[in-house]
Amino acid sequence: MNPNAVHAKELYLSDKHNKPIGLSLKQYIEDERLNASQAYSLLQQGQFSPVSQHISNYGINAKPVWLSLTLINNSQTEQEKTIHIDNYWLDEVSSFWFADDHIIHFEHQGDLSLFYQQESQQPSFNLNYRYPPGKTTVLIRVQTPDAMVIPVYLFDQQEMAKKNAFNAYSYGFLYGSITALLIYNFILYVGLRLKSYLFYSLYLLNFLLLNFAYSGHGSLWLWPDSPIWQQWSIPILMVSFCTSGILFACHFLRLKFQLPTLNKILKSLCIIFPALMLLAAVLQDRVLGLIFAFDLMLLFSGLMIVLGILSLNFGNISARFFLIASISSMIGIAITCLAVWAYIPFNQFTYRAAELEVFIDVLLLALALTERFRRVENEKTIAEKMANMDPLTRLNNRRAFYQLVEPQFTERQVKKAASILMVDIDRFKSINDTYGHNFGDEVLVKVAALIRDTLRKNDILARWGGEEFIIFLPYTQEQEASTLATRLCENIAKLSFTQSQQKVNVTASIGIVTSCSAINQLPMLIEVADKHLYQAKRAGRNQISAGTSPSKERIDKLAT
Ligand SMILES: Nc1nc2c(ncn2[C@@H]2O[C@H](COP(=O)(O)OP(=O)(O)OP(=O)(O)O)[C@@H](O)[C@H]2O)c(=O)[nH]1
Repeated sequence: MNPNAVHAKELYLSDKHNKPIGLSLKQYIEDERLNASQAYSLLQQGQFSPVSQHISNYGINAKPVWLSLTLINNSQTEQEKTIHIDNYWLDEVSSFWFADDHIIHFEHQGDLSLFYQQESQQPSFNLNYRYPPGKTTVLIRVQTPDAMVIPVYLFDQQEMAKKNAFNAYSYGFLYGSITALLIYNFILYVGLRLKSYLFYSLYLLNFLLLNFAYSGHGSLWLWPDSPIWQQWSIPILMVSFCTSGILFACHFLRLKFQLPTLNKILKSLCIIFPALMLLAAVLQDRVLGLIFAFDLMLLFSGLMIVLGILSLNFGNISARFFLIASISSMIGIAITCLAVWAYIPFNQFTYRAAELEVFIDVLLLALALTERFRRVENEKTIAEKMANMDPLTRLNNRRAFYQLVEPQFTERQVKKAASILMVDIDRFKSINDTYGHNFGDEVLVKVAALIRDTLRKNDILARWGGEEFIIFLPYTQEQEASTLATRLCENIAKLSFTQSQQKVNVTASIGIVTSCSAINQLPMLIEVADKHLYQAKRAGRNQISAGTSPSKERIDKLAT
């Protein structure tokens, strides 16, 4: 059986054709420019060969190709159908309808024909025609140096409307969400001045523009009067998309610190490839430009995965999301390529997988940025906490004490009376000298914990320095403060330590002061509490000393 009989069969307009109709096409690769009549006689002479794929693919910089299609209208009336070519970047699409060996209609569309899209308001090639009863042969000439993939569908009005609605909704969703993300991240950059957000915004902008260019929406809405830019926009935007992606990766993964040599190489790539693209543009060699762009795109997809793995190995937690995001876009690009090359079924989902996966990649990168932001904030909070904390006892330090107490030390507070206790472990030097510094540390930690556990929720405790602690007791009269101090003295004395099988006990002395109209400033209170502590020490230690707001003379006396 002739294999050609399987392929290139005539199509009946009355049938439904949901899939690409490649197997019903015949093709002829043009060596010298042919006109429609010459191509038609070659078809009649059997010079056209059947297409063996659902979607024919001729690669980059292919010769122009003629496709033929025979359509049968076996009804008595005209039937309207649309030959839909689902590729938006073809330079020229010229179509000729033949009946009874005569041209009955023709159309020219493509990047080079200005305004063709404005008529249909669709960025695709839609060849509408009302087919008379009988047989019609359609010849389509396609020319482009870009990837010449030609997915051909035969739709009726309803199917075409369904396809257009799907495209309108899905592109609307894609462009809407990417634009929102772009604006949000750019605002974050303006507010935070973090370069990762700037490069991420640029990456999003380039993704958006590149998608506009190859989906045809750019020439429909943004640059309708610039066919030359439409032709160059795809390779140029591919390069700027990859370049901004590389710059984002360098900043986001902090390669400057982790992999400085690789960082330099990547930054050189961001100069070399745009320069090569400029050279191709100056030479007006679009094929060269496309080769540079596709090479960089391939390099970029692989590179992002390698960078993610390397950075993860260096312990960069943020690289997790980055790696998943890169793998996602790599899978998408692979699915689209396989679909376009007809290794897997070609449909809306496989053809637009790259778009979908790059969209997921973009969302994951946004997540990575927020996760990094949260981590930096946490680190900052921890650093701030550490700056206010005594590392040995984990109590507030002197700085934190002032920060916490000063705002509370208001007039009202003073009037209602607040007390301050200065606690100092007795003869701590000799404890250190006898049992060692480590044992001294253990004593400090245990005494600190005991004091903390004895206090109320709103009391403020801090390590004042060495073996000295300070306690701020809001709304506490001298009587209550003294009771607390006595209890503390007793409990500290009850603490028992063991060192070299020897039982060791420690005691503490406490100076107490309560605010009043004469002593109403925090430094004054601290000073008087200190004097009382001195008094307790002089009186024999392991005791408290309090005074009803000693006068200046008494303070001076205490000090002597
Ligand atoms: N183990 C340990 N010792 C400390 C620390 N900070 C200060 N010291 C020691 O605490 C001791 C304080 O000694 P002094 O100021 O002479 O006071 P004291 O021996 O307690 O005598 P009195 O206060 O008069 O009862 C010094 O020997 C310091 O080296 C610390 O964080 N850990």
